Amino acid sequence: MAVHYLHFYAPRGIRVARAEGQYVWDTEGRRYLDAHTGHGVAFLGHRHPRIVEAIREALDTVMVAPPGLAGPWLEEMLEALEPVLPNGMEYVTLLNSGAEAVELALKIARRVTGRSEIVYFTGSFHGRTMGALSVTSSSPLYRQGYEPLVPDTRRARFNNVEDVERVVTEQTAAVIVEPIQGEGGVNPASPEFMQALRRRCDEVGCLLVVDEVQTGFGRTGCIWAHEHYGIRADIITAGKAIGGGFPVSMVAVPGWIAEKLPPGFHGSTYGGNPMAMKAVAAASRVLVEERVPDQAAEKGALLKQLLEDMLDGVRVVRRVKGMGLMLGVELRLRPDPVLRCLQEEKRILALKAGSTVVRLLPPYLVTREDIEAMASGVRDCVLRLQSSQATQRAG
Ligand SMILES: Cc1ncc(COP(=O)(O)O)c(C=O)c1O
Repeated sequence: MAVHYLHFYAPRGIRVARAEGQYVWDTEGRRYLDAHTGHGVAFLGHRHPRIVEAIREALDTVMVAPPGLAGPWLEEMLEALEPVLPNGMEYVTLLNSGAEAVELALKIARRVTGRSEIVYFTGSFHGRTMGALSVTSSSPLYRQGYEPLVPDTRRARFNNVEDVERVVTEQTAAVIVEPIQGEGGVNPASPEFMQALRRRCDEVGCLLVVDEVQTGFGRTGCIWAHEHYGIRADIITAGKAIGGGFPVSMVAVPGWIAEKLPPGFHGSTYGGNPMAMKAVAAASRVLVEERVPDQAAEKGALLKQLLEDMLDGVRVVRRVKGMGLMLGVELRLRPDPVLRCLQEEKRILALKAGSTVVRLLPPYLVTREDIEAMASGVRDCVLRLQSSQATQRAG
């Protein structure tokens, strides 16, 4: 009997042999500049030596230990996280994926407020498990065939302050928001919107869950993207980059919430395993010591500027958007031919967001040369798409 892999993502047509820093090599020996980073996971670069060493230390000593039997790796991680977490976020717990972190955040909100309703936004993406999917709306395809989902969720329009006032009420347990919507199309929240959310949550006594799974850990130029808006979160969900490539996610809460969550309230077999804790500790130290957010801010600003300059006046381009090293080029067409051209002709891996955006999620260690290659690669591939459209029309 032949066994097949059940693919949920269309294969990209290359087979990866190895990866290091900002590069990936395929089995034919071709090198690619990686602006995909496994949906943003390898933000600290592939196989960062300090993270590899930390995971190796765990492998050499203990691979399996539940959090109830924690060892020194727990204190090591907590200490490394201290300069990384926003003031007041004194408690963290680890899970294994972004969606699991979102599930826990929603459970905490219901438990702590005694209310059940969760408000989410158009264009949102919070994961594929049933709870996370119930607050996800970036594509109707994600939900198709799975309804009924978790009840008592209400959708409001992203970046619409009036909706915040109308939809968030005394019935609301939590509002969940991405400071920059990733899968939905690299859509930054406006400052007025984020501030209105904070204000309204305080007025009605509900929790503001900020989903930083894609935006967090320095990618947008601040450690946490909501810091750009000068607001406080009640619950932060994080994932992707926080383990430097190791699969792990995190939920952070302040003390007043933590004290309402007794042992047994939640659990996860793999959550908080020694390898994950060692990886998060090492990644946190790299983040701080290598000034990763500052580097993301500087390099992201350069990449954005080059993209804007090179795409200025190009008819099929609507705009360049995003912050730091989370950027999107919004087209008037589907971006798939641009992604194919980038991969096959320019040897650059990028990904799609929404239905019209070419998304670039490069690691913080890209060089000026890499940045120029990304900008000119996108320009060439977009121009190629534009001229093929013109030819088709003429034909
Ligand atoms: C903002 C956000 N939340 C949650 C998730 C889900 O994370 P995971 O795929 O690790 O479950 C993602 C994944 O892209 C995300 O971008």
